[in-house]
Amino acid sequence: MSAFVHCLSHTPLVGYVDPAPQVLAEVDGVIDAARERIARFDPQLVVLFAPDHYNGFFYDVMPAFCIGMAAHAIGDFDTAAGPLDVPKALAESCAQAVLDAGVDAAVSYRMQVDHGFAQPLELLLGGLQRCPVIPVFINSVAVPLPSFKRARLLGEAIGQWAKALDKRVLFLASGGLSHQPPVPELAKVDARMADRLMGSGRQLPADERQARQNRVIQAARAFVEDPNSLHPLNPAWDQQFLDSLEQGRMRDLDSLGNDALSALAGKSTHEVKTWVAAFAALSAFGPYQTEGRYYRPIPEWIAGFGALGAQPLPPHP
Ligand SMILES: O=C(O)CCc1cccc(O)c1O
Ligand SMILES: [Fe+2]
Repeated sequence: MSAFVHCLSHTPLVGYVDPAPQVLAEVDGVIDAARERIARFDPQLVVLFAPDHYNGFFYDVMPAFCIGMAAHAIGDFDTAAGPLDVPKALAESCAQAVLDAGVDAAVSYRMQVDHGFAQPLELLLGGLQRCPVIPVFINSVAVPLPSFKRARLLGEAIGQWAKALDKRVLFLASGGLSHQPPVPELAKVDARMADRLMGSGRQLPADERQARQNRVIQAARAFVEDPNSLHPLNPAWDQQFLDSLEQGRMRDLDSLGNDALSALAGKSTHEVKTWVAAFAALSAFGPYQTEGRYYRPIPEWIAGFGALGAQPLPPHP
């Protein structure tokens, strides 16, 4: 049993609306270094905490948390498409352990995921099928949302389960930090879009898929010109959040309500609950040291873009 964590923002705008070449090179360097550390750790199992953006989870039945027993990525924005390599029996044992610990996560035997899951697998492992992965969905956009505390307890339960395995386990988290891309909201859309959000958008017609992507791309271009065209990024909050994880203070976030977080940092910032879950999972292995901290607000990607890795401290002699 050993563990390793890497948390990374995602954005499907890579290659569509890119920052200056030196910023791009800086981010590439951060990702290369993380990939190398992960390769050295040589994980035997990945637990990937990630959100969805109405591509796999809809308001017909919207779980707060869902653990995948099998999963496939749809390949939105030209991210990787196809099945993930989910070890079914292990995923079933993980789900049972989470329920036994008092966290009522849903399960899916046909989980559909988007760039939120695909991008970190591509960037950090080299593809969807490089390592067995248990996908863990955390609802981060479809209100009502789970709290920081429940995300932390989900992570702790998975960490306790993973600690009992005789495996090198990598916890990944995908999303955040402060940002608010134009994701539709049930309370604000017309009947046709509401129908899409309730599940008739599961296999989106090609023209609608294209229109949806274009809307995000146009929003990114506008955001570069005018930081108030969307909810502004909040670098101060993002840095504080990274401090909390570095210092093992995940509990401090329990008192931050969802509406308060949306007001501070934007409605998609809830994706950071994946980071809280990953660090909470690692904390089950004891004290840890962080590495590879990175942060930069990148309006081209509509993202307070960050990375943070960690591994358990070596035991005292
Ligand atoms: O596909 C969508 O609707 C949203 C895309 C999107 C854009 C910027 C940052 C993100 O984290 C993100 O997910
Ligand atoms: Fe996202």
